[in-house]
Amino acid sequence: MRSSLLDKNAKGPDVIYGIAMDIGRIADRADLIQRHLLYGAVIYASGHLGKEPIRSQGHIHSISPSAQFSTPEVYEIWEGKCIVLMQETANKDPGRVFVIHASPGELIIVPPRWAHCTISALSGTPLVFGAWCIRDYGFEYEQIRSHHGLAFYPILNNNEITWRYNDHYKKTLLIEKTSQRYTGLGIKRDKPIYTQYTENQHAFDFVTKPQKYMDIWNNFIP
Ligand SMILES: O=P(O)(O)OC[C@H]1O[C@](O)(CO)[C@@H](O)[C@@H]1O
Repeated sequence: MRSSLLDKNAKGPDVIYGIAMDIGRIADRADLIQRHLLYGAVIYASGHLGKEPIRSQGHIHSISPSAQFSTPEVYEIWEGKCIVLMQETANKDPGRVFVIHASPGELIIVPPRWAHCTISALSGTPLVFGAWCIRDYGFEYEQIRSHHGLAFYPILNNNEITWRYNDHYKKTLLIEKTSQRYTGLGIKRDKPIYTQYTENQHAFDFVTKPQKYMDIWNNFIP
């Protein structure tokens, strides 16, 4: 964590986040395994990391052996306020950089190959979310750590987040927005993502077979 923080000596909670991986109905287990789909629940501590909010380190989803490609991830916010900072690459030129805000009931989709980190926007309230990802996931950290994090650092001030540019990257515009409804990926409105899977087991094929959706990933707007 420290190598991606603005202040490498920042103090914060001992446990920053916890993850219950591979949860779901027992009746769905065989299907989830055969389609390489994984559902997890994640909780982020309340508090802060020095001047920064509670957040993840930042990573890129590596090429999954089953998908033969980097894979996307679908978050559904349950409690707290979530911000995902995502950028097209972790190269010196990060490409487009977005900050996406979501509240309980809203979704955020991280497309394949993008570097991203998850931020809990409220210091007094834990962030809790569910997420679909591929079972044989893997994370790449090296490039992000070598740039001391992602292209911007979130700074917490009285529960307001401001953004500080990370000068290890080429200077880039930060695009800040609320999450979209992702109807282009067949996501239904106002229905929990696990229920969407139980009603249509193919609903998250775009997570496990991302190469079939390249027209969506190219020029994706989160
Ligand atoms: O390894 P990192 O970058 O700290 O990120 C871990 C986070 O990534 C996630 O998989 C979401 O991208 C969360 O489940 C977890 O909180």
